[in-house]
Amino acid sequence: MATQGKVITCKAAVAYEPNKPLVIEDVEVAPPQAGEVRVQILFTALCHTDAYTWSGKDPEGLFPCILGHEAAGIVESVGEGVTEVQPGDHVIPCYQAECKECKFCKSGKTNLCGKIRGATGVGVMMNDKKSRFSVRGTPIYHFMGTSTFSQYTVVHDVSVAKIDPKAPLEKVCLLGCGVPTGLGAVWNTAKVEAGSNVAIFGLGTVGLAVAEGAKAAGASRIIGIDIDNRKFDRAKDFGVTEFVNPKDHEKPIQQVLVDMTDGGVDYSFECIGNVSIMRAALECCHKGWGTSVIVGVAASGQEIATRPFQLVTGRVWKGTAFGGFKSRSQVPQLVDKYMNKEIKIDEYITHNLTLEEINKAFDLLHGGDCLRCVLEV
Ligand SMILES: NC(=O)c1ccc[n+]([C@@H]2O[C@H](COP(=O)([O-])OP(=O)(O)OC[C@H]3O[C@@H](n4cnc5c(N)ncnc54)[C@H](O)[C@@H]3O)[C@@H](O)[C@H]2O)c1
Ligand SMILES: N[C@@H](CCC(=O)N[C@@H](CSCO)C(=O)NCC(=O)O)C(=O)O
Ligand SMILES: [Zn+2]
Ligand SMILES: [Zn+2]
Repeated sequence: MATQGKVITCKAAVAYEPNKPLVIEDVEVAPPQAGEVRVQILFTALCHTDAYTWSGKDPEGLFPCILGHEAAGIVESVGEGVTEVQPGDHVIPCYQAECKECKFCKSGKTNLCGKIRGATGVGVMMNDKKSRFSVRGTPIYHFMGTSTFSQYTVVHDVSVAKIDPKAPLEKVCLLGCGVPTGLGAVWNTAKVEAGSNVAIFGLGTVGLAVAEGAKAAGASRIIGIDIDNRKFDRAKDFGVTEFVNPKDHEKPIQQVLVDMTDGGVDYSFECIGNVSIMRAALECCHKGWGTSVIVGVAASGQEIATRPFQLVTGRVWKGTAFGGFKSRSQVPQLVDKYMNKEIKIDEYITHNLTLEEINKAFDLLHGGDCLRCVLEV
């Protein structure tokens, strides 16, 4: 390919400072080094975690950076030693890597991978601890090892999932984060059984994907909790059977749910990122076995609390990253499930814009009407 081994100058949205509009810049993207892959990003969606880091509340947030972690594209070139993908392959960049060799990957107990996490947490590539992005000579940090708000990005080879080339990239980009997170929270982390009662706090993309996963698992009651009544109609299509707005009740929401379910739900999921709701989600679980899964990302400095008695009496508190899916092995399987119409994606896409319109897309994300906005890059 004509660009192989050369610096590519392309458009990218740069976050220079927290909460300041992103700037579309001509960014220089260096060629991939050993163990790296340069990807042409064709479509990227926005996730609330991008907004969270942009807000300045992420302790790992570094500026200037290129955000974005829910995308799909085509491999442009690969660095030395890369064997599992080649130019032309269709891929989804994965913020959660899978090296298959580190002690996390080998444990069989987690989808977290330790190989490159140290580098991605500080916005650089592992090989030389430097960034592959620059603007007029100034380095721009990577984000989550993906940085998909760019026409080209460089990722570690352990962070790309090769997918079916027939899959529509403008849809399957969503399999980079929110949808797998919700489905996997149910299937892999909680392991919800048929007949269970489930409570979902927060009916955004992640909460709706939890509902979809719970319905597929055969849950009998799926109770959606949100402070925005507009969320309910849509939530029914994803499997939510009952809706509760905490604003309609004087009692604490955990008590409302305990009363509704003869002592508490079997499983609850916090899909907001609010530590008081995380407490409520735990405390609405049934004594003896109720399990609560934290999915939402809370701001720097926030801590969770409950009476230890809640755990002594059998409730279980868990968390999930990327729904417990092993990225490189399982994202291609999720793509196949979508192609076989076993999971939804289209229904989560409420808006389509272009990379140039990214600031408008962030406004939409905060507006309450938007689930996922897909940008054509
Ligand atoms: N753990 C992971 O791997 C992972 C992956 C993706 C996203 N996330 C996190 O999951 C969370 C949800 O993401 P999303 O994209 O669905 O967000 P979202 O903003 O679309 O959805 C949140 C929902 O919560 C509702 N809400 C807000 N405050 C509430 C309250 N006090 N009580 C009840 N409902 C309330 C909102 O009305 C909204 O419908 C975010 O914190 C995001 O960062 C985590
Ligand atoms: N940097 C943040 C942590 C943010 C966080 O928890 N990220 C989730 C994914 S959110 C995707 O939208 C995650 O998977 N974390 C595991 C990991 O990052 O390895 C902070 O420090 O608060
Ligand atoms: Zn995300
Ligand atoms: Zn690993």
